[in-house]
Amino acid sequence: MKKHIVLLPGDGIGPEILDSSVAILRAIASKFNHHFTFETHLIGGAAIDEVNEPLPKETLAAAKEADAILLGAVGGPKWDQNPSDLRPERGLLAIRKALDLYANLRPVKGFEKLLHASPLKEEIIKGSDLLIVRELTGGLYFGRPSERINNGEDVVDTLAYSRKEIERIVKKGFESAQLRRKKLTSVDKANVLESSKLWREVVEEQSQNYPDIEVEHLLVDATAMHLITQPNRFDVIVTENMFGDILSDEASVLTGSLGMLPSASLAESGVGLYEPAHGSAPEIAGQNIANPIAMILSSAMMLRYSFDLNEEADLIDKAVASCINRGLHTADLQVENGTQVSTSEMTDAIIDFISS
Ligand SMILES: NC(=O)C1=CN([C@@H]2O[C@H](COP(=O)(O)OP(=O)(O)OC[C@H]3O[C@@H](n4cnc5c(N)ncnc54)[C@H](O)[C@@H]3O)[C@@H](O)[C@H]2O)C=CC1
Ligand SMILES: CC(C)CC(=O)C(=O)O
Ligand SMILES: [Mg+2]
Repeated sequence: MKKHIVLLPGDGIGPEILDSSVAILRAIASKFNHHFTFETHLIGGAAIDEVNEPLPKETLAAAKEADAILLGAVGGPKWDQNPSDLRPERGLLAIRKALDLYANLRPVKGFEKLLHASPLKEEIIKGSDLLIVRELTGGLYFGRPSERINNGEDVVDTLAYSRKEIERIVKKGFESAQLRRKKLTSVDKANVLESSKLWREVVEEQSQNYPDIEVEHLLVDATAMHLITQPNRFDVIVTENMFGDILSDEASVLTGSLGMLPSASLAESGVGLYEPAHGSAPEIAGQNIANPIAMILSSAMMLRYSFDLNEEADLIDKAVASCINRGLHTADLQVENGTQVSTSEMTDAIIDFISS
């Protein structure tokens, strides 16, 4: 199979972990006789430094032509004082919007070997396996106005959703639950927010079409508590953009590290973008110590969702599991009797499994 993949390394640890993913994909291509081509483009702070915009037109044009996109991460203190249209994060939001990547799927599944790497008790997190379906192109991060007002003394951000935007992500939530354990938790703040009231209405309406799915509504504050006290009550969580952003970082604690959480950002039709759930971790960039697994598992999601290469994706998942079960771990994880390895050593170990 021939596929063309656009690479957007971005900032901080983005380039290092993306290099790992490309090495893994080259091993997969060689084993299964696929032809993957890669084309690298600028995004985020790297793009600001080079061409003074966080999402250059050339990047967007190449992304639109690609069969899939892999993105590292953007941002860092270097650009923290920039005006808001020259922030690296703007590039990420802009590409999500431009490609209509409305559905961000963030699976959260721990490994037995890493049960003690989490600060949470083993009996709480054992067996947890959930999927966060996060709306990605609406809500607070995109609402207008979003600005300082009254000579900079006051401020406004806007949380806006159309019924259509809510309907399509809720549908994705139901469809995802059908493929899993058939339980959907819709998370909102319907005791306060108008947007959440409409959200709840839409979930109730659509539940009529999915009689096999058990539906529950939870408020986001209580969800934050349940996630780390009773994670096994969750199968699929569907929620709006900011709630999903926050809850997914929290859920990463179940796996031991934010560096373990992959994601797929999908459109209704058109190219998909695959990125770790974490950010650019600038304080560990360039040291060959970042955990590449979130990025590597994101590339497995790419093979599965964009190319329908399930056997190949399964092999990456298996290779990662094998390395973790052997006790290999990067510095972000503490593993009893484990072996701490660098980013590149972890990558090489995963490749060895794939190639064997
Ligand atoms: N998708 C993206 O590109 C995102 C970008 N950001 C940006 O990243 C920058 C840093 O933000 P933070 O709040 O520090 O979030 P972060 O996710 O970069 O880091 C949070 C913590 O997790 C650790 N961490 C994250 N990924 C890791 C990995 N693969 N291996 C080992 N440790 C890892 C970091 O070292 C840090 O201690 C900011 O500029 C922020 O805006 C934040 C979140 C998402
Ligand atoms: C620019 C941010 C919204 C990125 C982020 O934190 C995320 O997508 O998880
Ligand atoms: Mg986030």
